[in-house]
Amino acid sequence: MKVGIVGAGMVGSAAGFALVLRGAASRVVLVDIDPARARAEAEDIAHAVPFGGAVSVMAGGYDDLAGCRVVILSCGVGQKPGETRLELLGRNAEVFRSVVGEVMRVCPDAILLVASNPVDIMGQITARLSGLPAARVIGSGTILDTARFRWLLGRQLGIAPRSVHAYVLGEHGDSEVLAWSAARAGSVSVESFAEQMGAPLTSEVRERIDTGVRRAAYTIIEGKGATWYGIGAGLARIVSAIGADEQAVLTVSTVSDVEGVRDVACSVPRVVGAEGVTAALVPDLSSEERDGLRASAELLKETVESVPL
Ligand SMILES: NC(=O)C1=CN([C@@H]2O[C@H](COP(=O)(O)OP(=O)(O)OC[C@H]3O[C@@H](n4cnc5c(N)ncnc54)[C@H](O)[C@@H]3O)[C@@H](O)[C@H]2O)C=CC1
Ligand SMILES: CC(=O)C(=O)O
Repeated sequence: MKVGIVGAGMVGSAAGFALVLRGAASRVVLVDIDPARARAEAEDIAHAVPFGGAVSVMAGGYDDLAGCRVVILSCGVGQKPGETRLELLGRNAEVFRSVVGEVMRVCPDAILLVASNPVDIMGQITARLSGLPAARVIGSGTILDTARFRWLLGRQLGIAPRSVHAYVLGEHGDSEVLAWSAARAGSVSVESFAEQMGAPLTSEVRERIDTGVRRAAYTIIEGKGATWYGIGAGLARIVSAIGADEQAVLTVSTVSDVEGVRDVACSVPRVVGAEGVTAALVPDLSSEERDGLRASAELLKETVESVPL
């Protein structure tokens, strides 16, 4: 499967690297407004090929994206220390106004996988600019926040994060909702498992995990300027689900109705396969979590409506 990446910065190149290690693509093409950067990243990533899958990696222009099944959009700017994701909107919307048309010109049949922040709104803008059906414009949404939640829960409970089934819903951003009431360790609720292990999930523990998930980007950006490994792996996971037509359940963002809010892009667990996103599953939530999800969806809806095309 041929995969394009527009924006060969930290996130785009980490995604390319993860695609190579997973063997999730047969060809990867990196495009950037700075072609020297794209060439350098492509060459560096290509040097991992002997240790990964049989993937051809190259830099190119938009015309080289022809035939891509998936195009990752990771172009634009990232947060500076202390900046919120929503504050990037004006600058990244401007970038997408020029990029999406170029991508659609050469690969109108591709699935567009949006990573640039604020990712939910950028996804909805991409859907509008491309005219593609909602199923084929996927924002990485809370796939990263969900990974952070599973990792922190796994560490707290002493089990592998892969055996933790827990989701972060709503905005990939400050209003996101950790769905504690639906979180499972194997087949058992995390509360029950923690009690069985003699280390109950006290309000202090929950608070620490909530902060660890919600503030992760801020603390990492404070320390090293940006985040890229987690999202790179998450993007490659979504591409794998598309390439293998997995029907995998992943927290990604597409335009749909969520908690009574019409046509809003935000994350709930969704089914991802070769056709993109084909269904959504809203977990059983407490009334507080449900209210939080609705508030998050309303915030995104209000924000996206303020963006001129
Ligand atoms: N969805 C998620 O979970 C995450 C999203 N992000 C977001 O991903 C985006 C990229 O972050 P980084 O890679 O760290 O930034 P970066 O600055 O390292 O890379 C951005 C790249 O986009 C390129 N670019 C800018 N304008 C362009 C245009 N018009 N056409 C083509 N390329 C263009 C730049 O030359 C640069 O190479 C940011 O918006 C960031 O906030 C970052 C981490 C996680
Ligand atoms: C930067 C960002 O969105 C994250 O690491 O969550």
